[in-house]
This record gives sequence, C-alpha cells and structure tokens, in this order.
Amino acid sequence: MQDVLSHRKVLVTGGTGSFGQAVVRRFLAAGAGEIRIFSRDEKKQEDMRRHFADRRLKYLLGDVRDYASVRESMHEVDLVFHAAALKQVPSCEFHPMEAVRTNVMGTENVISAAIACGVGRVVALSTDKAVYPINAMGLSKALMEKLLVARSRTAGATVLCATRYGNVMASRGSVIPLFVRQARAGRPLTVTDPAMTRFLMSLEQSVDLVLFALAHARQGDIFVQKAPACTVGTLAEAVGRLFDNRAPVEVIGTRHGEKLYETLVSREEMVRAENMGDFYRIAADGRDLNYDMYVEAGEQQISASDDYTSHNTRRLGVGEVMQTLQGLDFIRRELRGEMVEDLV
Ligand SMILES: O=c1ccn([C@@H]2O[C@H](COP(=O)(O)OP(=O)(O)O[C@H]3O[C@H](CO)[C@H](O)[C@H](O)[C@H]3O)[C@@H](O)[C@H]2O)c(=O)[nH]1
Repeated sequence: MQDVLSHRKVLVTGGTGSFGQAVVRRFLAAGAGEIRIFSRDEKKQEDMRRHFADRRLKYLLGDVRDYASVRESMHEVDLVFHAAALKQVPSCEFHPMEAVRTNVMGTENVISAAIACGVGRVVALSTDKAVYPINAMGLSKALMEKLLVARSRTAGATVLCATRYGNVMASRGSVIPLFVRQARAGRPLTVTDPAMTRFLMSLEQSVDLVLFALAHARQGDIFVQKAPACTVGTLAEAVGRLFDNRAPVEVIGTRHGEKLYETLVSREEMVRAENMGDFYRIAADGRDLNYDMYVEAGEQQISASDDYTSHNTRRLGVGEVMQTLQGLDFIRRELRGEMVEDLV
C-alpha cells in the first residue's frame, strides 16, 4: 500500500466529509506527498485545516458540478478518491435532479478531468443502496456506477473503479447515535421494523476497502467488503443492554424509501465476482454491444447464483453486536458518560 501512495499527489473530492477525512488520515499515514481536499464549504475546510495542521494538505474550493474547477484541481494528480456526493435518502427523494447533478454529472466531470489530466487511478464511492435501488439517492449512485464502468472501456491509462459499502456504524445522523441518545435518556428506542437487517461496517473497515481498491484496481472494477449484519431489533436490544435501558422498544414502521434488507452484490454480479478473501471484486462486464450471443450461457449461471445481502450474510446475535459496539470509540466514550458531538 505504501507504494501506491508514497510521495503521490492525491485529490479527495468531498474531503471534508466524515469518510473523506478518515481516508485523508490514512493517506497521510501511508506517506502521500500531497493531498488536495476539494469541496464546496470553506468553513469545513477551515475547521479541517486547524484540526489536521499538516502542510501536505491543500484546500481547493470548488464543486464537482463545475468541470472547470474539477479539471483545475487535477493538475499533476496521480490518484483521485471521489467521495463528494449527496447521500441523504430523504433530501434526494425530494430533489432527485440535485442527486443527478452531483452524483451522476459530478462523477462524469471527475472522470473526464481525470482522463484529460492523465491521472493514474480513480476510486469512486458507492453504496449498497445502488443495488436494486428504490430511492433517488440509490438510483443516482447506480447510474454513477454504470457511468464509471462504461467510461472505463475507453479510459486508457486512467484506471476507474468504485467501492460499494454498507452502513457505516455510528456515522452522523445514523441509527446508532440515535439509539444511544434514547437509551441514555431512558426513553424507548424507536425501531422501524425489528426484522429489518443492515450490514455493519466500521469507518476504519470502509477505509480498508478504499485502500484495497487502490492497490488492486483493474479497469471498471467495483469492490465490496464482506461484512456481517444484524436485525434492527437485535441492534436496539444490544444498545439497550449496554446502556441499561429496560424500556420496551417502540415500533414506528418502515420509513419512506427504505428497504427490508440491503444488497451489496446482485446475483448477476455474483456470477462474475472474484472472491478475494475479505473482499469481492466485481469485474466490469466485458461484453460489447453485440452481446446477444452470450445470453444463453449467462442465464444458467445467474439462475444458480444468489444475491449477497444483509439477510443472507453472517447474522450477528445480541452478544456479538454488543461486542462490536464496544469496539467503537463513540460507544466507549458514551459509556463513560461523555456526550460525543464530534461524530464522523
Ligand atoms: O429511528 C430509527 C431510525 C432508523 N432505524 C433503522 O436503522 C437502520 C439504519 O438506519 P440509518 O438511518 O442509520 O441508515 P439507513 O440505511 O436508513 O440510511 C442512512 O445512510 C444512508 C447512507 O448510506 C443515507 O445517508 C441515509 O439518508 C441515512 O438514513 C434501518 O434499518 C432503519 O430502519 C430505526 O430502527 N429507527
């Protein structure tokens, strides 16, 4: 890994976000020569500048929607990590065109600029919500993936790949911090559907996936990290027990645009996925437009294959979820009685 990053110039779009910052921390540790943080919000850049205080970090204001600013930021860059996105399910649902502009057209700009500037590798961030998408955020990320794979066919020396990940535990605005607040206040935990499942990944594991992708990327690959999952009912029970909250849970029902379970790899993709230990590599579909001659052989294989979902992956029980939660810095601090505000 050191080799891929050491003394390299890296651009991180959306670099002030939680994921972007975690990646930046690892890139610095791996010896990156320069890291350009490309984002829209000057306040967040200023906060990050103070927090990191590392001269290798350069801050560039710009918007992925604006090709000129993206192109300018990539001058002499070796690697791009593309995390800038609209990722809130509800807001994308009400403003789908905004999701298209940032997640689809913004990515198109990043790819075009990377190719024009001779960047070596681009890793774009995707989500399990892009597989069999049912909400605008997932749909826009699915289209982003399609775009990346299509462009990879003619991207030449610029290797384009994506990483798909599940829910990052205890990220800002997610269910774990909410359950913890409710448990500490002695209130009932609000569970949408106790049988609903989600993959559980720590932020550090998500960064591992990015580093793995950087090291192993071939043109058009999508990388997935294998992860366990649990039901929301189990998660609520685990948080309740950890924080000694005995109030019965309150079932509030499924929210708008929400799935019973998430899929990280579809069965069509599973057929050509390469099992790489903790990871799957989903290679780009190598067929050309005249693909009808491959259809018969393909269909039989797909029928024998299965999606990789939060319903059929390893399911954690209450004890294991408690253990997993206790491994999180956020939970340990909350258990000590701190009110953690600086969530990632
Ligand atoms: O009060 C709540 C809130 C959530 N949940 C459940 O907890 C699980 C995780 O919910 P999160 O809100 O933490 O995560 P989501 O998978 O719903 O999606 C979240 O992560 C996405 C990024 O992948 C987007 O940012 C999205 O807007 C954000 O809600 C889901 O099964 C949800 O139904 C509850 O039981 N009770």
